[in-house]
Amino acid sequence: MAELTQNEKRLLATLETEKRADAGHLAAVMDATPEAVVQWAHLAQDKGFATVERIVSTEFTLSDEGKEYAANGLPETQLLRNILPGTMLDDLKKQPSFRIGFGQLRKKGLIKVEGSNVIKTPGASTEGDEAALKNPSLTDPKTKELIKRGILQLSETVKYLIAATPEGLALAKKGLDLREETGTLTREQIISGSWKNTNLRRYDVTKLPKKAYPGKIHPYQRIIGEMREILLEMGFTELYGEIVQQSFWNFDALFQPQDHPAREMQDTFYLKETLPLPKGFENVKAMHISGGETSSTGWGGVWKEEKAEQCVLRTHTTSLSIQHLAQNTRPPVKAFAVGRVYRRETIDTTHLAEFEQLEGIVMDENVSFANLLGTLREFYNRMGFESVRFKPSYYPYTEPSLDAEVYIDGIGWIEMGGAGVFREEVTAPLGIMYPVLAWGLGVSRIAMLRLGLKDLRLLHKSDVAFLRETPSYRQMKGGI
Ligand SMILES: N[C@@H](Cc1ccccc1)C(=O)O
Repeated sequence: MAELTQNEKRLLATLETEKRADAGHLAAVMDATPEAVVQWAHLAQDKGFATVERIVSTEFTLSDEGKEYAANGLPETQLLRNILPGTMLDDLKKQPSFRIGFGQLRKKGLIKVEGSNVIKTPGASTEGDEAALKNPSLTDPKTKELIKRGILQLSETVKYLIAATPEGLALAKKGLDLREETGTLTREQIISGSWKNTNLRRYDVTKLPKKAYPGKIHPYQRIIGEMREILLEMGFTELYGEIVQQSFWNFDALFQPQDHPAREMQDTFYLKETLPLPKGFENVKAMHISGGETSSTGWGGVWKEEKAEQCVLRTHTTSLSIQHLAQNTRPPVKAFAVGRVYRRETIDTTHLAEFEQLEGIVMDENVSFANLLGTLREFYNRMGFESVRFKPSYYPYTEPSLDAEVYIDGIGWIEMGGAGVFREEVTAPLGIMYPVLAWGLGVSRIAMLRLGLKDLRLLHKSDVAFLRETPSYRQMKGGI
């Protein structure tokens, strides 16, 4: 038998004398609110000791307009009184009831207009409508019409009738312990033994405990961790690098012309600092001006060392890939980096001025464009995106270039990042003789899709509800 709480016991004891009663009345007797009484009654009902009846009664009231019509008749009734044989439309228009009444009479088919005369149809009467106004009924179409016209209003009142079941009454008759329950015993009560006379609150083992929110890894960090794990499993090594980069590595070494719009102040965060150019920068310079030793013609024009020396907050993690290649010109190279990048963006639900990229490169004797597509597909598949497709794109440092897209049910194809094979203009100045596959993917996109977020900013807010309700890694794998 389920335990009764103190309040449920009090309710049963009250019902023993009050019999079947309204929650409002019981509330007054028990010095409680009707809402609380209804709640206790429902709990007692679940345990089989009480019954709760919900009684909805409807009541019709007259609006201000309705009150006037109840006294003087509906506008159509008032107007109808004025229609006598030979009544002209123009006379009728002078009546105050004309505005509403005329339309109603026509709608009900009680009058006809013939030339400038208005004629009552035989037996025309509004008695039914007047009756509905005086004695409305829920099933009467005329009443419904008056409600629609705002003349009558319908209000509902809900009452709860509460009674004890025979089991509940039997329990109440046997006598219920109505003493205040004791939840905590004091030292004195224990020593003196007076605890024996207290009404100890029982444990309710059927009650769910308060939800606990244990500490866990931030959902965004968890997803980044998953990506890193996948790439490590695929045989990549991880790269790390500075956030502040020289323009030389962020742009020039990637064959991005010095007048490229992405290099402008409005797109990139520049710092006051400069750094001396690395050894061998002349090769990059020559490539920009004339194509160096290769068959390329370069970009032509001038190439300024001062521009290449300027420091920026890296605009992409490709600046790390290219430095890694410069230091590792022999195959094989298979590396990735996850890092924050910075661009002057207007912040909104899908754009931030600082965001994360997942960068990767593969350099080896025989790697091809097909390997690039295969690697990206494999990565997205392992991240849980089943459908992946590629479309041609453009980056100054790759040829061919592509953008990868994944398909999300209910959304469609979503662009996830860029990739390509590094151009000779990028690899030759570093002395690299083999193809380099490269990509830079959006990380927060993946997180947004995986977590079902509509606003990217949530990833960076300490929104406790979001953090609590987002399942942990273990919960995602089916644990608790
Ligand atoms: N750096 C590019 C992505 C990319 C990386 C490597 C090769 C091609 C494209 C971007 O930020 O969008």
